[in-house]
Amino acid sequence: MASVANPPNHQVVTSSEHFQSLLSADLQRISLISFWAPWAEPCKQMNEVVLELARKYPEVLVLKVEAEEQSDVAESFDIQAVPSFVILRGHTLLGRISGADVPALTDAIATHARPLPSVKPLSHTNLAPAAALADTQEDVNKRLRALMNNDRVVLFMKGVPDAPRCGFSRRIVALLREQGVPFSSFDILTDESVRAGLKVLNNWPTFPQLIVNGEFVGGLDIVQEMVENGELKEMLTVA
Ligand SMILES: N[C@@H](CCC(=O)N[C@@H](CS)C(=O)NCC(=O)O)C(=O)O
Ligand code: FES
Repeated sequence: MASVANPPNHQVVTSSEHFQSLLSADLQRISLISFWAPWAEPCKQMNEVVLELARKYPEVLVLKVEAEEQSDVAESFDIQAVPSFVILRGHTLLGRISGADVPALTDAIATHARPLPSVKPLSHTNLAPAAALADTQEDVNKRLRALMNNDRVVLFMKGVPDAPRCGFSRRIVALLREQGVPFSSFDILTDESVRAGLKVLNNWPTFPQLIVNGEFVGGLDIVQEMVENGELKEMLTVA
């Protein structure tokens, strides 16, 4: 049978070090990680689809991970079943697709592989866009403040409490639950303007972000410390 060579952006991961070095080579690059197993029938079809996507989007790094052989990599993404797909920009999770869902996978790749819009030079005669932009920022901040005041304790995290999409978010959820703190949450991976806006508004570059009574409290390390020295309990009983 004639075989067509795999495109260079389509690679098989051989160890977790290999995986990390491929991802770290370009932190702006979009990658599609395909978790599969040789015994799973649906993976055969999806392997073909993945190969097609690699050909169609040469700028996307397509990494095939045999889930049981590379269990460290699979576990770090909490892969429970094959086929499963993860889309990243650098190390940042953009999306997950479980199962042999061809439309969901092709749509997700089409969305994320879209080239970033080029920045248009501002014409000096045209002041309207700048004003419109300022308005938008104001609107975003209004919306962010509303979200932060949605409940007494609000956690901005990656994923949802029952399915966190990052270890830091997973740990803060566990802490709050251990402490018996009721909270609402917002998945920042679903809304890029919230993700970017909160970093600016709260002057804090990462997630999770914990908000109490509308005020930014801290990320995981700070909250962990406040649990240990009793400040979190105090804050929640006083307020
Ligand atoms: N030491 C931090 C850990 C959190 C962290 O490093 N988060 C990173 C990786 S999940 C982050 O949110 N990066 C920015 C982003 O993904 O937008 C804390 O105490 O919360
Ligand atoms: S998503 Fe990579 S460390 Fe959180």
